[in-house]
Amino acid sequence: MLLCLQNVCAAETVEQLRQLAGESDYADGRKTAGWAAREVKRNEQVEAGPRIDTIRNLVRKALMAHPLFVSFAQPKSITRMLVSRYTQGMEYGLHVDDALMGGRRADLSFTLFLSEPDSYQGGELVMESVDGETEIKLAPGEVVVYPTAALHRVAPVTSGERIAVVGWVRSLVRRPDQREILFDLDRACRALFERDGKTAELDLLLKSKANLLRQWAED
Ligand SMILES: O=C(O)CCC(=O)C(=O)O
Ligand SMILES: [Fe+2]
Repeated sequence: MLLCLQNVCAAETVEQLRQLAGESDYADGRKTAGWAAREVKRNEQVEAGPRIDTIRNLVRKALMAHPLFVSFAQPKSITRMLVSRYTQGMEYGLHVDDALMGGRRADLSFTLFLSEPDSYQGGELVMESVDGETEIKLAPGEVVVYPTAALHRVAPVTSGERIAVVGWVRSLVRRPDQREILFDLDRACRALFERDGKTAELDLLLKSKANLLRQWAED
């Protein structure tokens, strides 16, 4: 299951992120890819330094303050974040992300789009599944969160420039099916609260959700 999130960053934050990314120095993205992904990775990434530290802090803060992200991902930590740039002719062919990053399990991957979608051609994030391909290209400040277990690629950019922040989340809940149950219950509880207020039935559902999280969370 993948989730697209709107309004993760306020317009001023998007502007600040774009400015920081624009002023940064970039290096060949192959440095951070595993041995197989390196074969198909053609992009550039921001080098270590104060700018990327600021970018990471801004994005971490925005994501952790987004109720839908927290409910969907049950994040324990954001294990890695990179800023990547694709200019004309660049792409990231089909690959799977590393299961462990810095010794921490990666459960979910995300992309925060920073470039206006019509300012570049191509550059869709393409998810592969048994049902076929899903193409994702979002507006600046929007985020897609998807299972790190999935094969995916970034389609070739044929003109313009695509800048994005990509990152990985270690979840408190390892199993995607369990995360999905918690996410569904959370959304149902919130909708019931909106409709009927804090009823006895809502309390029972909230109790079950909390007890399932207690069973499944690895803190
Ligand atoms: O830029 C994206 O949307 C995803 C990039 C990616 O797959 C990666 O960096 O591993
Ligand atoms: Fe990837």
